[in-house]
This record gives sequence, C-alpha cells and structure tokens, in this order.
Amino acid sequence: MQIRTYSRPEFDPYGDNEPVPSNELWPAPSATSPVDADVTLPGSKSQTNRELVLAALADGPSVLSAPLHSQDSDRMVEALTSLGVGIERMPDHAEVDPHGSQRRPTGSSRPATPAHYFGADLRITPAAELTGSTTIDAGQAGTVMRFIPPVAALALGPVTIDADDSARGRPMTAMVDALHALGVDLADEGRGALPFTIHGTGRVAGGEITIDASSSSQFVSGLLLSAPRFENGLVLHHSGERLPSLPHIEMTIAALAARGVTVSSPALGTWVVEPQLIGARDVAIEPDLSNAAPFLAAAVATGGRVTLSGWPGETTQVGADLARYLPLFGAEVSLDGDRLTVRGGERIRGVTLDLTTGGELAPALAALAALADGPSEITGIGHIRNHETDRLAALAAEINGLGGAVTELEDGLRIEPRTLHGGIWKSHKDHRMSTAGALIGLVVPGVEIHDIGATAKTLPQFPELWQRMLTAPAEGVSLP
Ligand SMILES: O=C(O)C1=C[C@@H](OP(=O)(O)O)[C@@H](O)[C@H](O)C1
Ligand SMILES: C=C(OP(=O)(O)O)C(=O)O
Repeated sequence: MQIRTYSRPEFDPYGDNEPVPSNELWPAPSATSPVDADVTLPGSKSQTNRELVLAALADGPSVLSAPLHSQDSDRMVEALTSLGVGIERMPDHAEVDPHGSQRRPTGSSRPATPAHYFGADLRITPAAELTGSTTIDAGQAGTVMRFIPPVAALALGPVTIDADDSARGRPMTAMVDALHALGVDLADEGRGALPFTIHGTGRVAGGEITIDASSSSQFVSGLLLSAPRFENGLVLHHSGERLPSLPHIEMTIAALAARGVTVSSPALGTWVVEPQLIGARDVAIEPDLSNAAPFLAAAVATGGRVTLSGWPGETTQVGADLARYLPLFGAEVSLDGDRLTVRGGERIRGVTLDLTTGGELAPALAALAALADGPSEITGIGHIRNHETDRLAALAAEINGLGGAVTELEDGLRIEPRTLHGGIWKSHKDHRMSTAGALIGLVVPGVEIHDIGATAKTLPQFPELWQRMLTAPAEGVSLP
C-alpha cells in the first residue's frame, strides 16, 4: 500500500471496508479480439452547460441543438428553470440517422441532424426577471455549483444552492469571496462551502476583484459567463500560483464571443468584461471529446481501431488533445473529415505527461498508463483531488487493488508497469473512475466495476455504448 500524504482529508480510498453488494457490480466486458468500431457520442457537458447559462441570460430565445442529456445537464436545466427561465424540449428530429450521416428533418428549417444527436434539442427563453425563493440542487456538477451562483445573484429573492453530500466538500471559497467582493449578500456562515444562500436583489454591481482559482478554472468561467449582466461589468484577476484547465476558460470566452460579448485579457490571469447584452443564438453542441477518452483509448489498450464521428474541425474542448496524447502511448491517429481514427500499436508505451490543461482526461490516460510496458509519470494535476473524488488517491487505490504499482505524487501519479489481475474496482461516485475501470477491464479479465451508474453524470448511455463497441463494430456504435 502506498503512503498517502496529500489526499483530500475525507478521502477513504478503500471505502468503508463494507463488502460491496454483488448486485451492484458490473462485470467489465473483455475484448476477445482487438476492438474495431465506429463510435458516436452525445454532446459536450462543458459546452451544454455554458450555452444553457448564456441562453438564459441572453436578449432573446436560443435553441441548443444536440445538447447533452445527463445528470449534470439536467441539474443545470432544473436550476435555470427554478429561476424562471423557460426551457422547452423540442420534438425529436424527424429523421435521426444514428450512424452518422447528416439529414435534415422533413419539412423543417432546423439544421441537419448532427451525427451525435442523442435526444431532444432545447429551446431556452430568458426570464424577463430572474426570480429567487428557490433551492437549487447542483448534484455533483461542478459546472452548476460554480456557474449558477452569479446567476442566482442576479435574481430577486433568496436562492439556496446545495449539492450531493459527496460534492459538498468541493472548493467554493473562491466563488463565495468573489460574490462578497462584488457586493452580493451571501450567507455561508463563514464555511466557504455549499450549501449557502444568496439574497439576490435583481442586480449585481460588479467591479474589479481578485480570486485564487488554482483549485478550479470553473470559478473564472462562472464569473465571466454572468459578467456582461453586472452593472459595471467585471475586471477579474487570478492571484494563485497556477491556473488549471485553461482550455475550459478559452471555451467560456469563445462561447461569449459567439454571442457578441468581448472578453479582453490585458495580462495573463486578468479578464475584462464590459456590461453588455448577451446575444440570443442557436448553437450546435459538439460531441463530448472528454467522454471520448476511454473509447479512443480502447483502441490503444487492445491494439485495435476506434473511429469517432463528429470530430469538430476547430474546438476549445480539451479532449481534442487526445489526438496528440494517444500517439505518445504508441497509437496512430488520423483525421478524415469529421472522423478521427485511433489505431493501437503492438505495445503500449509509458508516457511522461504534464496534464495541467487537461486534468479531465487523467483517469482514462492513467488507466492506459497502467497497461503500458514502461513507467509513466502524469503530473500537473494536483487540482483533480477536488474533482468528483480525490482522483489521484482513487486511481492509485484502484489500480493498486488490481496488482498495479502506482505512487501518488503531490500533483500527479507515477505508474510502474505490472501485470494486473481481476478484482473489484470502486468508482468512488466518479463517472471517470467508472470508465477508467472499464478500460482496464477490456484487457484484464475479471474486473468488476462498483457503481457503473456513476457514468450517468455525463454519459448515461456508457454501459450500452461500451458493450456495442465490442459486439456491433461493423454497424457502428450509437443508440437510437
Ligand atoms: O468548465 C468546465 O466545463 C470544466 C472545467 C474543468 O474543471 P477544473 O478546472 O475544476 O478542473 C474540468 O475538469 C471540468 O470537468 C469541466
Ligand atoms: C471534473 C469533472 O466534472 P465537474 O464539471 O463536476 O467539475 C469531470 O467531468 O471530469
């Protein structure tokens, strides 16, 4: 067992030593031959939840096409609805081709059905006035707990924001301090954590503030998304030593720009937003490239091929970096139009990787590294101890539980090559832990995942899609 000195205090990597009920175990399917599959995935969580917020604050109705439908997006829809925003599920596209070709619904001016269409489009109608007197459940969604408080501050009346027990420990101090500094009346009893109540007056003064966003980029994104609606706009400085997940901040700035809002950055770690209208706009959501990580890594793990359709030509999604990370493990990556293909090599190489910008990809890449024939070091990801679980502790515990040799570093993992064996892999209520375990289970017989249901956070179809990747490769992978 590794000595853990850095873990989140409440983290218990081995669980409570209670036996896991066998009916809650999901036997991870084994790949009996190299995977050879076409895959289609639903919309990006990060884009869906940003566009929901921006559409709610915009100057007219917007339609989101091919949004994600999952726990995280449902929590965002419920939060905005309870503040008075109109969100309507539009009738399903008339002709859905789940295998990727683009078709226009008959007799409709709506855009062609995107290849990654997995459920209703959404029409969002902003409220004339956001209303409080409500309680919002952020569930496990970091995007809800960090994007909604500034929106709630714009509402009239008290808004209490809470989260799942497992998520109440995620950092919120930067947001609490920011809102106080912006003149918002927020009662958190000095805890700097959820739950807290914001007593909105229908307006936020705005101004110049400094925060430490080193524990999550979502504080910056959350403040920028609402800033155009602050009376004096926002000048935001980040003061901490590091700033993780920069592409997610770029995604926020790009989403604002597409709605006519300019965010200037006169210096590194400073953003300026003038008070202005947020434009109404119809937006097509891209497939979730972070959720693509375990699927594309499956090609590498099995020495096979996986092709993902709907790969965007230009994107701020950090998952796009998989195209340069997977070759480090020995894969070949090629792009043909919107189809990205990953082919695994004869062996899986160990890697040295700084994942500061893409911590979200760490569970899948660490699982792949645990299957490599050489040592790996993945660093720059101390902040992922603040994700759904302490991911560094959880990955070390679960990989070591299968016979691996993983050492926790302060900001990463060192992974030595070992032959892994079957056993129980706990998800720690973390969707990316569930999918990382499934990846290892492809090539290590007898891996059983506790709580595959955790994948509902961002990809409720994961078990079916994963199974189909193995059993229906010729037809492609998709759900009707
Ligand atoms: O803004 C976003 O959509 C996200 C930002 C990142 O958060 P952190 O900066 O906390 O890592 C990422 O890990 C998370 O999954 C989604
Ligand atoms: C860290 C993640 O989620 P959240 O948006 O809840 O922070 C994640 O999806 O990997």
